[in-house]
Amino acid sequence: MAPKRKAADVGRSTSDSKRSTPVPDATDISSSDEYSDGPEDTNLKDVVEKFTLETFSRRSQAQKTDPRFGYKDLSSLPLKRDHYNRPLWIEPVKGTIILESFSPLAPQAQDFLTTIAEPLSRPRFLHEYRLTGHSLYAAVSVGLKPHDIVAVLDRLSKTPLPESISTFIIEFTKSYGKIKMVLYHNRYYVETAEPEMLQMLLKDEVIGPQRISSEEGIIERAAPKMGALVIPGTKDAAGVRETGGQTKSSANTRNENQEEAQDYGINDVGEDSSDSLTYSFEIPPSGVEIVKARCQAIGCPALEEYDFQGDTVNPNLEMDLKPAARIRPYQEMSLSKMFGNGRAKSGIIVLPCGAGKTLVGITAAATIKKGTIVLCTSSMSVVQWRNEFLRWTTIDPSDIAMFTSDHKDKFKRSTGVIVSTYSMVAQTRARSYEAQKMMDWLQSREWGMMILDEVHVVPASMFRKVTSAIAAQSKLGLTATLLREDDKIKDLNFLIGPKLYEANWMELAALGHIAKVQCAEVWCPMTTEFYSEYLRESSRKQALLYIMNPRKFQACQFLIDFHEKRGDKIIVFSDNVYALERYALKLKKAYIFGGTPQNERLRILENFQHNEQVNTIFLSKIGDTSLDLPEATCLIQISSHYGSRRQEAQRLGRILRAKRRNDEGFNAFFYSLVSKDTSEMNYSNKRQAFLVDQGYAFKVITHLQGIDEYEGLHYSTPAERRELLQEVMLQNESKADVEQVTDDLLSMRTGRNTTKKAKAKRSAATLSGLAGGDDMAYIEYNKSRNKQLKDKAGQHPLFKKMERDRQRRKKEREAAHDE
Ligand SMILES: Nc1ncnc2c1ncn2[C@@H]1O[C@H](COP(=O)(O)OP(=O)(O)OP(=O)(O)O)[C@@H](O)[C@H]1O
Repeated sequence: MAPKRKAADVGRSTSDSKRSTPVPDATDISSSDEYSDGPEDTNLKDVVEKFTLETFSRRSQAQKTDPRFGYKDLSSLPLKRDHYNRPLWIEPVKGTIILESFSPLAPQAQDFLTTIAEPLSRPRFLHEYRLTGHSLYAAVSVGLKPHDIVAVLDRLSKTPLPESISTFIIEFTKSYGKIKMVLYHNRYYVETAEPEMLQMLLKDEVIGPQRISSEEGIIERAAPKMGALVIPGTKDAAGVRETGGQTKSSANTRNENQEEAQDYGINDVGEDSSDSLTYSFEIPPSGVEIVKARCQAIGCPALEEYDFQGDTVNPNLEMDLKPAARIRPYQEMSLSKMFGNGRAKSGIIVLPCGAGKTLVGITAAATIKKGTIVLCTSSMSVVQWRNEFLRWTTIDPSDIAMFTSDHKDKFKRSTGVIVSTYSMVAQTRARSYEAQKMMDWLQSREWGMMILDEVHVVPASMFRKVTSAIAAQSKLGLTATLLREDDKIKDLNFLIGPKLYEANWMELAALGHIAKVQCAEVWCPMTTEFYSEYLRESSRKQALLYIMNPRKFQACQFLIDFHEKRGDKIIVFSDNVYALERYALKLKKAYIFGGTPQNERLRILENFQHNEQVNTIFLSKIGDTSLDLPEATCLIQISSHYGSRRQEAQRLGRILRAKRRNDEGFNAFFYSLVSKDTSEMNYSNKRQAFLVDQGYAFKVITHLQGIDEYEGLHYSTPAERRELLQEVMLQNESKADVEQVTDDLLSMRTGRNTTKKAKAKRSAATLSGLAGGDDMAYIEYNKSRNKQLKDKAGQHPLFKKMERDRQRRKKEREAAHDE
């Protein structure tokens, strides 16, 4: 066994030996990253010159690449003698790292890689990561030192670490962490520990003028000391170590490989020590975004860190996790990234649907123990968040308040938790007197933390309003899919902070925290008559034809029957309301879409959960998010929002919570029905990309076993199919549009808004929208069809049963009254 050496030592000697070598340009690694945009003309030019695109191109040309295939000849990289023991391949040009996930060192290497690099794809045997400016920013902000990162990578790599990579890491991170944005007594300061950096900032043409000239001038403060930190809910309630961004977590009891990991120095990554003095100058709240944007553009992002343990100004909140609450290892891991050096860093935590993001947010609040504001996407989520706070923590109910159109409470004591929606806080239209009073109150206070739920759906402009309206010391974004088809995800990095942690879906499924899912794409051939029309029609009408393809309908009918007989509870998703209604009515199933009144929605969902006779429901895209139905074990998708990877992942998320997930041999099922040889197939590929990267394998089913013998299949005669075709051809093109809704499935906007007949409104889709990049601001349209369902499907067992129950209750009441 090799002698144990500290990685930190190795790192130091590596860097010393390289100090004399000229600094190569490192931007080839980060060319796709926003930090590499570089400055135009700035006093800080020298600091970042090496990150310009020009130098990147020069360097790229020097690499051996085959322009025809994008193939790179890396055969010149020599293998280390014991390469088979080392799990990493590191590609020198783009900074891509391939991890052999079957290596005994893989668990430790994986922890390390998630800290320093962005996971790109994690299927079963090989995981792919990439070093980017963001990822290194995140690594440095949890306290890792660049030389240690280089040393550990070198130890794990099968080939000597390419010089371009080590130089990139060291040079790129040099400027990181040097500038901090600090909120002190409700005033903003730009802070640094280096006088030279301070001079550069003051001389900068954008940052300099933002300084508020005051008597205070440049303020010198003693740098905050890092105190011992306890994350509640952990095994020993000790949380992360006192200081430092270690890659090991007490959560990961991977002792069997620990010794080997030690040999490779993975667990010895060094820690940051705090500087003794800091220098800062004040800027106005309006200058915060300008300064942050400038810092980012010049390659020195301003970190937001909150020294909550040293905050004596804001009152402490009496709140802890209940003694029985235990957070799971991956939840602890994600929080250790946030509190890595004893302070709270702003950033985003990415966990799959149903993996417990709410508890992560609550534990973060219970760690900081200061005033907390939680922002959610709907009023229903507001109520859920409040309930979860009460369920998991010891908070006094009077210390947690809600701010929605229905609730405008304040907490009674000096500090507390307030839960609201993005739209309540970001609203610019005239507010009611009460709402304005609440807003003034929210704005007059300094908050310890702002928790931003479902950050992927909220438009950047809304974040901007929210973050500028409320003064919060730290921000925590939560999401399952840090993914948008438009380019807006970059804004989140900038407005909230870097991605701090992203969980591995497959690992969580293997541990039983989320359900294992079998994914399949079912290819449904078009019938001859539908296909000949398809070839003749415009693209909108084509969409209607491939959704209403009778073979797809038959596949849906067959799968519903098959899974109902297996005892599954099935959700069928259709973005297209016309198809949703046609399928549901024909199959005599209940359905919910944007125009369904709230009481009907609840009744149908309740029946789905508790009524053995209601095993299938049809949902439009309003059910994509915020739907907690742990009974559901099978999903069938008949029409979807073009190429949206996010929607695919969100939908899959509906069955990840399956109650039965830990039953022996249990599997949930996710079917996507696509009409063969139509444009739907291209969209389908794009939609699956994110899930494939998470390790899900989509099986292609070209023929459903047993469907030919299935009795009672609809549209089995040419006459029936022709009739359906005629009906489809008579429809207006707009029937092919996807539904646009303003609320989610369990929106609290009952009665007034949802029961009144909303006017039909269909809007032309934008390109980014077609690709799934639309924001959460949907438009609800169409009159209530629930009533129609009730009329048309008078025979539906659900409604029959509901009617029977109603009659029975009425009789019971009358009988009681007579007595
Ligand atoms: N550490 C834990 N111990 C026990 N139960 C937990 C833990 N963490 C989460 N849960 C439970 O897991 C379920 C899912 O949690 P939660 O609703 O927070 O998921 P989510 O990640 O927000 O999902 P979605 O993205 O779908 O909203 C909840 O019932 C929650 O109580």
